[in-house]
Amino acid sequence: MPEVFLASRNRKKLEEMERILAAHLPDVRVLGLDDVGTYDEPVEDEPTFAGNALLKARAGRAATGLPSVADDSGICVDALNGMPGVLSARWSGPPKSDERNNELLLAQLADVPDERRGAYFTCSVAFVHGEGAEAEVVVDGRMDGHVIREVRGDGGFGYDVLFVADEAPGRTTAELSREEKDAISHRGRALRELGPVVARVLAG
Ligand SMILES: O=P(O)(O)OP(=O)(O)OP(=O)(O)OC[C@H]1O[C@@H](n2cnc3c(O)ncnc32)[C@H](O)[C@@H]1O
Ligand SMILES: [Mg+2]
Repeated sequence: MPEVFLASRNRKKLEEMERILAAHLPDVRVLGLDDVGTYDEPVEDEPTFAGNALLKARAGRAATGLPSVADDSGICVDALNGMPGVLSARWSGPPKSDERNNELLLAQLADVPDERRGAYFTCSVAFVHGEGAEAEVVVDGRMDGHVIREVRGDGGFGYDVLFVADEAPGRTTAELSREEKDAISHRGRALRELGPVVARVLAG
Protein backbone atom coordinates (compact mmCIF):
# COMPACT_ATOMS: atom_id res chain seq x y z
CA MET A 1 0.00 0.00 0.00
CA PRO A 2 1.43 3.44 -0.90
CA GLU A 3 2.26 5.73 2.02
CA VAL A 4 2.21 9.46 2.61
CA PHE A 5 3.71 11.34 5.55
CA LEU A 6 1.99 14.31 7.20
CA ALA A 7 4.69 16.51 8.72
CA SER A 8 3.06 18.39 11.60
CA ARG A 9 3.88 18.67 15.30
CA ASN A 10 0.45 20.02 16.07
CA ARG A 11 -1.82 17.11 16.99
CA LYS A 12 -5.10 18.86 16.39
CA LYS A 13 -3.96 20.23 13.05
CA LEU A 14 -2.70 16.78 12.11
CA GLU A 15 -6.09 15.26 12.97
CA GLU A 16 -7.79 17.74 10.64
CA MET A 17 -5.30 17.06 7.85
CA GLU A 18 -5.72 13.31 8.25
CA ARG A 19 -9.49 13.26 8.20
CA ILE A 20 -9.80 15.65 5.23
CA LEU A 21 -7.16 13.86 3.14
CA ALA A 22 -8.31 10.36 4.06
CA ALA A 23 -11.49 10.87 2.04
CA HIS A 24 -9.34 11.23 -1.09
CA LEU A 25 -6.88 8.45 -0.28
CA PRO A 26 -8.83 5.25 0.43
CA ASP A 27 -5.92 3.00 -0.53
CA VAL A 28 -3.09 4.97 1.06
CA ARG A 29 -1.49 4.59 4.49
CA VAL A 30 -1.31 8.02 6.11
CA LEU A 31 1.57 8.38 8.57
CA GLY A 32 2.20 11.06 11.21
CA LEU A 33 5.17 11.93 13.38
CA ASP A 34 4.28 9.15 15.81
CA ASP A 35 4.79 6.57 13.06
CA VAL A 36 8.29 7.70 12.09
CA GLY A 37 11.37 8.39 14.20
CA THR A 38 12.06 11.92 15.45
CA TYR A 39 14.11 14.12 13.16
CA ASP A 40 15.41 17.68 13.16
CA GLU A 41 12.48 19.82 12.15
CA PRO A 42 13.30 23.00 10.28
CA VAL A 43 13.05 26.48 11.77
CA GLU A 44 9.99 28.07 10.17
CA ASP A 45 11.73 31.27 9.18
CA GLU A 46 10.35 31.95 5.71
CA PRO A 47 8.35 35.17 5.24
CA THR A 48 5.47 33.35 3.51
CA PHE A 49 3.12 30.48 4.37
CA ALA A 50 4.07 28.73 1.12
CA GLY A 51 7.77 29.01 1.94
CA ASN A 52 7.32 27.51 5.40
CA ALA A 53 5.01 24.75 4.15
CA LEU A 54 7.66 23.77 1.60
CA LEU A 55 10.42 23.79 4.25
CA LYS A 56 8.40 21.42 6.43
CA ALA A 57 7.36 19.08 3.60
CA ARG A 58 10.90 18.88 2.21
CA ALA A 59 12.29 18.12 5.65
CA GLY A 60 9.64 15.45 6.16
CA ARG A 61 10.52 13.79 2.90
CA ALA A 62 14.25 14.04 3.57
CA ALA A 63 13.81 12.37 6.96
CA THR A 64 11.36 9.63 5.98
CA GLY A 65 11.92 9.08 2.28
CA LEU A 66 8.15 9.27 1.89
CA PRO A 67 6.05 11.69 -0.16
CA SER A 68 5.25 14.35 2.43
CA VAL A 69 2.55 16.92 3.09
CA ALA A 70 2.93 19.95 5.38
CA ASP A 71 0.61 22.83 6.29
CA ASP A 72 1.68 26.31 7.30
CA SER A 73 -1.18 28.46 8.46
CA GLY A 74 -2.23 31.40 10.55
CA ILE A 75 -4.72 34.12 11.26
CA CYS A 76 -4.38 37.50 9.51
CA VAL A 77 -6.15 40.35 11.30
CA ASP A 78 -7.11 43.47 9.33
CA ALA A 79 -6.65 45.88 12.24
CA LEU A 80 -3.13 44.48 12.79
CA ASN A 81 -2.14 44.85 9.13
CA GLY A 82 -2.33 41.11 8.54
CA MET A 83 -0.52 40.04 11.69
CA PRO A 84 -0.03 37.58 13.41
CA GLY A 85 0.14 35.93 9.95
CA VAL A 86 3.12 33.60 9.61
CA LEU A 87 3.93 34.33 13.27
CA SER A 88 0.58 32.99 14.54
CA ALA A 89 1.94 29.92 16.33
CA ARG A 90 4.45 31.90 18.37
CA TRP A 91 2.67 35.26 18.59
CA SER A 92 3.09 35.59 22.38
CA GLY A 93 6.62 34.15 22.42
CA PRO A 94 7.97 30.82 23.69
CA PRO A 95 6.91 28.36 24.86
CA LYS A 96 4.14 28.03 22.26
CA SER A 97 0.74 28.50 23.92
CA ASP A 98 -2.68 28.84 22.26
CA GLU A 99 -4.08 30.33 25.45
CA ARG A 100 -1.49 33.10 25.73
CA ASN A 101 -1.71 33.79 22.00
CA ASN A 102 -5.46 34.30 22.34
CA GLU A 103 -5.08 36.55 25.38
CA LEU A 104 -2.54 38.69 23.56
CA LEU A 105 -4.68 38.98 20.44
CA LEU A 106 -7.71 40.00 22.53
CA ALA A 107 -5.66 42.64 24.33
CA GLN A 108 -4.30 44.00 21.06
CA LEU A 109 -7.85 44.33 19.69
CA ALA A 110 -9.44 45.64 22.88
CA ASP A 111 -10.04 49.13 21.42
CA VAL A 112 -11.01 47.94 17.94
CA PRO A 113 -14.76 48.35 17.29
CA ASP A 114 -16.90 45.48 15.99
CA GLU A 115 -17.00 46.74 12.41
CA ARG A 116 -13.21 46.71 12.16
CA ARG A 117 -12.52 43.24 13.59
CA GLY A 118 -12.26 41.47 10.23
CA ALA A 119 -9.75 38.64 9.91
CA TYR A 120 -9.10 35.50 7.91
CA PHE A 121 -7.43 32.18 8.40
CA THR A 122 -5.16 31.09 5.62
CA CYS A 123 -2.98 28.11 4.92
CA SER A 124 -0.57 26.86 2.33
CA VAL A 125 -0.21 23.12 2.04
CA ALA A 126 2.87 21.71 0.33
CA PHE A 127 3.19 18.23 -1.16
CA VAL A 128 6.74 17.12 -1.92
CA HIS A 129 7.25 13.78 -3.63
CA GLY A 130 10.67 14.13 -5.21
CA GLU A 131 13.47 16.53 -6.08
CA GLY A 132 12.91 19.66 -8.10
CA ALA A 133 10.00 21.92 -8.94
CA GLU A 134 8.00 19.27 -10.81
CA ALA A 135 7.84 17.18 -7.66
CA GLU A 136 6.52 20.02 -5.47
CA VAL A 137 2.94 21.27 -5.29
CA VAL A 138 1.58 24.07 -3.11
CA VAL A 139 -2.11 24.89 -2.70
CA ASP A 140 -3.77 27.60 -0.60
CA GLY A 141 -7.04 27.99 1.26
CA ARG A 142 -8.73 30.83 3.08
CA MET A 143 -11.66 31.38 5.49
CA ASP A 144 -12.98 34.91 6.09
CA GLY A 145 -14.57 36.11 9.31
CA HIS A 146 -13.97 38.26 12.36
CA VAL A 147 -12.46 38.16 15.85
CA ILE A 148 -14.92 38.29 18.78
CA ARG A 149 -14.29 39.69 22.27
CA GLU A 150 -14.14 36.59 24.46
CA VAL A 151 -13.14 32.96 23.95
CA ARG A 152 -15.97 30.53 23.19
CA GLY A 153 -16.11 26.82 22.40
CA ASP A 154 -13.87 23.84 22.93
CA GLY A 155 -13.45 22.27 19.51
CA GLY A 156 -10.73 23.02 16.98
CA PHE A 157 -7.48 24.56 18.22
CA GLY A 158 -5.45 27.76 18.22
CA TYR A 159 -7.47 30.87 17.52
CA ASP A 160 -10.72 28.98 16.76
CA VAL A 161 -12.19 30.07 20.12
CA LEU A 162 -12.04 33.72 18.99
CA PHE A 163 -13.04 33.42 15.34
CA VAL A 164 -16.48 33.57 13.73
CA ALA A 165 -16.53 32.65 10.06
CA ASP A 166 -18.73 34.57 7.62
CA GLU A 167 -20.10 31.26 6.39
CA ALA A 168 -21.08 30.07 9.89
CA PRO A 169 -22.35 33.16 11.71
CA GLY A 170 -23.20 33.10 15.42
CA ARG A 171 -20.73 30.43 16.47
CA THR A 172 -16.96 30.39 16.73
CA THR A 173 -15.12 27.83 14.64
CA ALA A 174 -14.44 26.11 17.99
CA GLU A 175 -18.22 25.62 18.33
CA LEU A 176 -18.67 23.97 14.93
CA SER A 177 -18.70 20.22 14.43
CA ARG A 178 -15.61 18.79 12.73
CA GLU A 179 -17.57 18.37 9.51
CA GLU A 180 -18.84 21.94 9.66
CA LYS A 181 -15.36 23.35 10.20
CA ASP A 182 -13.78 21.21 7.48
CA ALA A 183 -16.46 22.24 4.99
CA ILE A 184 -15.53 25.93 5.20
CA SER A 185 -12.01 26.04 6.63
CA HIS A 186 -8.83 27.21 4.92
CA ARG A 187 -7.40 23.72 5.53
CA GLY A 188 -10.46 21.94 4.19
CA ARG A 189 -10.39 23.99 1.01
CA ALA A 190 -6.67 23.52 0.41
CA LEU A 191 -6.66 19.78 1.17
CA ARG A 192 -9.71 19.04 -0.95
CA GLU A 193 -7.80 20.57 -3.85
CA LEU A 194 -4.61 18.68 -2.99
CA GLY A 195 -6.20 15.28 -2.28
CA PRO A 196 -6.72 14.24 -5.91
CA VAL A 197 -3.17 15.36 -6.77
CA VAL A 198 -1.70 13.20 -4.01
CA ALA A 199 -3.89 10.28 -5.05
CA ARG A 200 -2.74 10.57 -8.66
CA VAL A 201 0.97 10.77 -7.77
CA LEU A 202 0.80 7.85 -5.35
CA ALA A 203 -1.10 5.71 -7.83
CA GLY A 204 1.93 6.22 -10.12
O1 LIG B 1 4.20 23.76 12.12
P1 LIG B 1 3.39 22.57 12.58
O2 LIG B 1 4.23 21.51 13.22
O3 LIG B 1 2.51 21.99 11.52
O4 LIG B 1 2.37 23.07 13.74
P2 LIG B 1 2.11 24.58 14.20
O5 LIG B 1 1.00 24.60 15.20
O6 LIG B 1 3.40 25.23 14.60
O7 LIG B 1 1.54 25.23 12.88
P3 LIG B 1 2.00 26.54 12.11
O8 LIG B 1 3.44 26.78 12.24
O9 LIG B 1 1.41 26.39 10.73
O10 LIG B 1 1.24 27.68 12.88
C1 LIG B 1 -0.12 27.83 12.68
C2 LIG B 1 -0.79 28.50 13.86
O11 LIG B 1 -1.89 29.28 13.35
C3 LIG B 1 -3.06 29.03 14.07
N1 LIG B 1 -4.01 28.29 13.23
C4 LIG B 1 -3.80 27.71 12.01
N2 LIG B 1 -4.90 27.07 11.58
C5 LIG B 1 -5.83 27.23 12.53
C6 LIG B 1 -7.15 26.79 12.67
O12 LIG B 1 -7.74 26.01 11.78
N3 LIG B 1 -7.80 27.15 13.77
C7 LIG B 1 -7.23 27.91 14.71
N4 LIG B 1 -5.97 28.34 14.68
C8 LIG B 1 -5.26 28.02 13.59
C9 LIG B 1 -2.65 28.19 15.27
O13 LIG B 1 -2.33 29.03 16.33
C10 LIG B 1 -1.41 27.47 14.80
O14 LIG B 1 -0.54 27.13 15.84
MG1 LIG C 1 4.89 25.54 13.19
